[in-house]
Amino acid sequence: MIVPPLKNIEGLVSTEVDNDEGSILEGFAKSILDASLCWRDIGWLRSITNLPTLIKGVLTREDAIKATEIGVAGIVVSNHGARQLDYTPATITVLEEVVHAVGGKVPVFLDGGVRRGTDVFKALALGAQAVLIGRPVVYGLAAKGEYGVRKVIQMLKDELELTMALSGCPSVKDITRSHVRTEHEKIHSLL
Ligand SMILES: Cc1cc2nc3c(=O)[nH]c(=O)nc-3n(C[C@H](O)[C@H](O)[C@H](O)COP(=O)(O)O)c2cc1C
Repeated sequence: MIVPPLKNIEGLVSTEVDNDEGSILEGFAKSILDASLCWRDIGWLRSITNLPTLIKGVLTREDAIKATEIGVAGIVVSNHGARQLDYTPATITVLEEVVHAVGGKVPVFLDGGVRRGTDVFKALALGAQAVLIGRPVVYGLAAKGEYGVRKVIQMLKDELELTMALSGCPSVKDITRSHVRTEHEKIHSLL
């Protein structure tokens, strides 16, 4: 079997196949992921802390409803950076479905693919309370340390403010659903 080289784990985990039970990488994944985790465990987690419990990785209406019923303090619409499963939907495309399902009971956040201030604007317009950022700050850190991280955050802030100004929104509260049009709406308008 030819295993494609995986640059992001090069030197850390071998992808070589050493026996009939699969690759070393598969064994590593099994060792760090607990397949027995289930919705009940969120109740246990809530019972051992007074901190608010957010659930991350929600991509569907059904999971959003379940999470709200279980009593989480907030939901993060996330596909974990789409680094594991290529065909997960882009988070921005399912955000509104989750926001509608939650119906304002708890705040909804979004991460995944936020690269520009316009991305932040779109997420807020579609109902996110805030966005979370992964790789851009890591890239900033790798390039220029603390300064690089500050620069990335400042760039996103400046771009968001410019987008707000160009859209006639003096404050974040003024960003509404009518400020954006989704691909679905664009296609619909052509029919
Ligand atoms: C190197 C790396 C490791 C990550 N590890 C985890 C993880 O262990 N658990 C998790 O829920 N998400 C993990 N993520 C996903 C991030 O928490 C976050 O959801 C994602 O990076 C956001 O997307 P963005 O990088 O496009 O901003 C990881 C992301 C990166 C880049």
